[in-house]
Amino acid sequence: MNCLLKVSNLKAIYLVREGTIKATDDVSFEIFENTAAAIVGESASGKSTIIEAMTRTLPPNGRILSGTVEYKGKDLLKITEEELRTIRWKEIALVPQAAQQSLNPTMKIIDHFKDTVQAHGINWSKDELINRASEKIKMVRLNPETVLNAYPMQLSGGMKQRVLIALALLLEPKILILDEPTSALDVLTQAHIIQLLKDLKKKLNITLIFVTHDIAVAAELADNIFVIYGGCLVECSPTFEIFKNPKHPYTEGLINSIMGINADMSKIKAIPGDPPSLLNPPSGCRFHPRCEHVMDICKKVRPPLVQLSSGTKVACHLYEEGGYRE
Ligand SMILES: Nc1ncnc2c1ncn2[C@@H]1O[C@H](COP(=O)(O)OP(=O)(O)OP(=O)(O)O)[C@@H](O)[C@H]1O
Repeated sequence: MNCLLKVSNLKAIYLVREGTIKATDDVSFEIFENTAAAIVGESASGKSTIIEAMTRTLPPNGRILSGTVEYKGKDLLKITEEELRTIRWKEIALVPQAAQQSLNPTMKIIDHFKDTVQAHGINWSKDELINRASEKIKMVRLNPETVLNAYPMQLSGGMKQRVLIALALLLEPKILILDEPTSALDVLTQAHIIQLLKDLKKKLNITLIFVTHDIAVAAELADNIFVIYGGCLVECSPTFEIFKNPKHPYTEGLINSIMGINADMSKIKAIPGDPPSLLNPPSGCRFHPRCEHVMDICKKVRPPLVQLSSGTKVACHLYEEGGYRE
């Protein structure tokens, strides 16, 4: 499989009055062509920060301290703003979290397409713009005749999410990044969006990276799952492997806390304790205060990400050489 995007040792913080929020700490992973990768973790674990750092869209108080994001032989963190502008949308498109609210209520949907094209200095005639926008709107299974002339308030949440996906596809990117594409939608609409993304990936040979707090959504759509805890990558594995044989105690906890419709309630187990403060994160392994397998070393030394024979990568002292689980 071809590695399309390689993130290495990414570290990002937010500057706040009280100090620094260590939101992404030394995160490394690879994204393979034509696959879907899910970045999964609890709320405030640093998932959005990873994709905002990767795409250089952090808010003004965000800072990238170190790391590289390699794409086609270039480090996206080092190229000029000008170079980055040519890659954004045309090669890598991002649908941010809660982007539905970013649709301008006073502009028709077609004008959002027009703005996107103008922002990238592309000179399409009016007819060409309408044709291309219609094609993308059809791809997300909406009717261009009604949707392109509608204002955002005339569309449901699920329709707006489809419009945003259509907009992101307008310049035919190779990588589509989506932050929580299904949150704030009812379960049926969620299922439709997941199916739509699966179909688009197949039809367009596009690579998907998406953020979700819901490991069940990741199970539906992702080929590979990256589990984030307290700003750190704790496990990365093919989806089937992670569900068959989760390695990190936090991943086990996430999977055990899924509530299926036919779930045996006695088997559902919440992870004890609260997510860590990223202002003053715990020493050593950030999960140690909540871990039922905690050892002395976990409190002092941060576990490195190691590759196991199954192909899974895990950052946990239980799996280091001589560790009893491996
Ligand atoms: N602009 C900001 N200024 C200060 N702190 C921030 C800022 N944005 C995010 N944070 C903090 O950084 C940490 C990681 O936030 P992030 O949004 O990346 O997490 P997340 O896993 O995507 O959460 P969610 O699923 O709730 O969106 C959190 O502690 C959050 O409060």
